[in-house]
Amino acid sequence: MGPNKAVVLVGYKTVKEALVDFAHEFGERATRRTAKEDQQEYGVLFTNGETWREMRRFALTNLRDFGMGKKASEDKIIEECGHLLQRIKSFRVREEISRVIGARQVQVEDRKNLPFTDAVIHETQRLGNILPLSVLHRTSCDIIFKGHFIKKGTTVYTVLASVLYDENEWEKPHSFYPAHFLDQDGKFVKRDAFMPFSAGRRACPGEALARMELFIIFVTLMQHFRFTPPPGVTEEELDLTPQVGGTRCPSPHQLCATSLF
Ligand code: HEM
Repeated sequence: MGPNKAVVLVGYKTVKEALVDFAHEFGERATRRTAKEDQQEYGVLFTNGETWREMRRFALTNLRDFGMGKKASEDKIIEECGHLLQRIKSFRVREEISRVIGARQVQVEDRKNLPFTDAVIHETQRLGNILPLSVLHRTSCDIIFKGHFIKKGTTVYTVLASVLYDENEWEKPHSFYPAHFLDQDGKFVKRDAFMPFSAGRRACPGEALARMELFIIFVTLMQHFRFTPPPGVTEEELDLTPQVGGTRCPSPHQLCATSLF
């Protein structure tokens, strides 16, 4: 990339091997700063060494409360539910939600009884692929990986898009197919190649909070609204081509949210 050498890791097996089996070697964040400047920088995302270790420990300790469904944070998230819109084939989701929880306020514990809804959320995140290149890593020492010598300090791209769409891992990698996360009895199944939060040493510490928000906000919206294209537009005509930069998100578009109550 420009004047610097970079290594690009592609596919579930390779990305996982690097991030999990060689967690230390591939575990530094690529920055444009020197090691000394790194130490003076704050935060978690773009630091390394002792500063990063300390900030990450602090972040995880504080975020743990969110992920475990602590009442205060759950209630705050519930309060903010009115803002997000999603377009999916929603009939089966609404049927499951109304059968299992009806009109009462959804709780985190309801997730295990809503396998189809959970599968739809996972599939949306898989296909949505919002951080296709993750955040850049850097090797912390010289290493030999899969027979290749990689020098200390080399920038490493872990291409999460290639994991989330890996043709060896997913039955229909490029389609919206919630059955990726369901067994034959309709029970939810975890998939190893579901890696939108990355893995290993630098994996996203906000995962539990993000997953709780997605679940509560999505279920609440599905309970209260039916989403359709605006009048005169068919579903096929809605342009949902994502805008791609460092992140990948839907282009602005209009939807109708019709209140169900
Ligand atoms: C759907 C939502 C989210 C997705 C898909 C996501 C994904 C990611 C990914 C792919 C990384 C890079 C991991 C790596 O370098 O290997 C990351 C890092 C990070 N994320 Fe998230 N994230 C999400 C939400 C959040 C939230 C809600 C928070 C905080 C509350 C958060 C905090 C962070 C931090 C601090 C890092 C840097 C960790 C480090 O360098 O040690 N993220 N995230």
